[in-house]
Amino acid sequence: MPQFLSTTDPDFEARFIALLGAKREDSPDVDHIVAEIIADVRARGDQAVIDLTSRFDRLDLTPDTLRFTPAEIAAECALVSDEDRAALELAAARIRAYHSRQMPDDASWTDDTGATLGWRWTPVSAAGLYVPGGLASYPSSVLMNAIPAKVAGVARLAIVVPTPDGVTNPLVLMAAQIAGVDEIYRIGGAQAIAALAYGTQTIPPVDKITGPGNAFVAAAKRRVFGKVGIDMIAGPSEILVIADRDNDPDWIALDLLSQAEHDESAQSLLITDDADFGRAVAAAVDARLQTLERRAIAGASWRDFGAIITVADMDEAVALSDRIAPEHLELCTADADALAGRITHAGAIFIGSWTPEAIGDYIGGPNHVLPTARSARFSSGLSVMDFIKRTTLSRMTPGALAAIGPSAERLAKSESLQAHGLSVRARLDRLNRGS
Ligand SMILES: NC(=O)c1ccc[n+]([C@@H]2O[C@H](COP(=O)([O-])OP(=O)(O)OC[C@H]3O[C@@H](n4cnc5c(N)ncnc54)[C@H](O)[C@@H]3O)[C@@H](O)[C@H]2O)c1
Ligand SMILES: N[C@H](CO)Cc1c[nH]c[nH+]1
Ligand SMILES: [Zn+2]
Repeated sequence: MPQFLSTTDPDFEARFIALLGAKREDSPDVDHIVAEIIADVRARGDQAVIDLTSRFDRLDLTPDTLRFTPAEIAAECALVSDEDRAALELAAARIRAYHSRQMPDDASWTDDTGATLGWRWTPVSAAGLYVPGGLASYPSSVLMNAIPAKVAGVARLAIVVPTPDGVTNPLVLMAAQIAGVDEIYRIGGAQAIAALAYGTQTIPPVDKITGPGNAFVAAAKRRVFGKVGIDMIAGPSEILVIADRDNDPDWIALDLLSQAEHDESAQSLLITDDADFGRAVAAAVDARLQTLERRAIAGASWRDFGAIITVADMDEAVALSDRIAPEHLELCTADADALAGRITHAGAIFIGSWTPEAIGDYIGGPNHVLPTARSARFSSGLSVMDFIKRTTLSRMTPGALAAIGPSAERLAKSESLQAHGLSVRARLDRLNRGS
């Protein structure tokens, strides 16, 4: 059973705060292990990666077999059914179309002093994408990470994916092909992150690393940040559904379970203005849990972190939603469009009862790599912006320098930075001499 809360409960505020702060991640002390792995890869390169892959993934590699060959990729892709391939291609086309619209424009203008100012955007040269191995090896996440990079214009895109016992997920390789990935390495964990960040004899370093992974991967991304850019440290999935009574409880139950089945630490919340509807959804979740393949995971998530909150009206729902700042927010209410306009903090909003969150995970178009753990208050999901950077441009004329240079000189003096001031003064003096 999930928790049942009502804003009329005398202890509501305390229980709501406890719900927001529920510790949903096991954080074993992995940092010292990861520090040693990174140091080993920096010192020994390929051989460290090979030794660690043998130890953790039970796979014996050589420098020549770290990377999938084109023939190996083709053989794996041949195992993918036409139907799966078509679904991946449709998803890729929609994700590409959506992200193409995110590319920002360069800008340039001349102000009233005659100074020309502006900026331009350029892609990172090389990016690395971590794809988790095993059960959590999602082809959809390959598309969601790789396509924005390619739309941004990243010239070299490498994937690392562990293949425990040599087992590969053909759909991951197919997704990588469709997305235009350039290199695929059969390595994982902290050693793969270190190889991407620092490079080895056979793996050239990248500039930016994105993608989810387990605690070792997350700790390694934190440690290499600064040497390379990283996207974010993704936490367990979350969904908040705001629904009124005019919904099918079974639909809402399945939407809640769709994120609960990701992880025992996932969090699924329902806010409704009708307590009876909330109870009907809880019953529907229980019924669905009987037959769900991942019922052990989904059941644990729903029991430990799920909640149904009854509010007096949708004004209260909006206020609570913004305090939760959910990764995914589904709005299944009479005027869902108007409600969406009132939400300030959410990673992704799904508007209306015909928009299950699962559409966004696969095929809608927007990215499914989204801020978790309330970080939607200050951050956004993965986009082309993660793979480009902005360079500012300035061009002075003699007139512009004469107009604004003296103030720069004055500010330099106030900071006791003499050469700064003199570099402006030398030019102003030339102007004053008229030669
Ligand atoms: N948020 C998302 O969108 C999303 C999507 C997919 C997966 N995930 C997450 O990715 C993770 C996948 O985890 P996984 O473990 O299956 O795959 P993984 O690829 O993240 O990790 C596997 C690697 O971990 C390393 N490792 C394992 N045990 C180790 C140890 N004792 N010491 C040092 N290194 C060790 C090994 O190198 C191994 O190759 C899960 O936490 C899942 O929640 C998140
Ligand atoms: N919902 C996950 C992110 O929170 C992404 C995902 C991948 N596959 C299915 N879902
Ligand atoms: Zn999902």
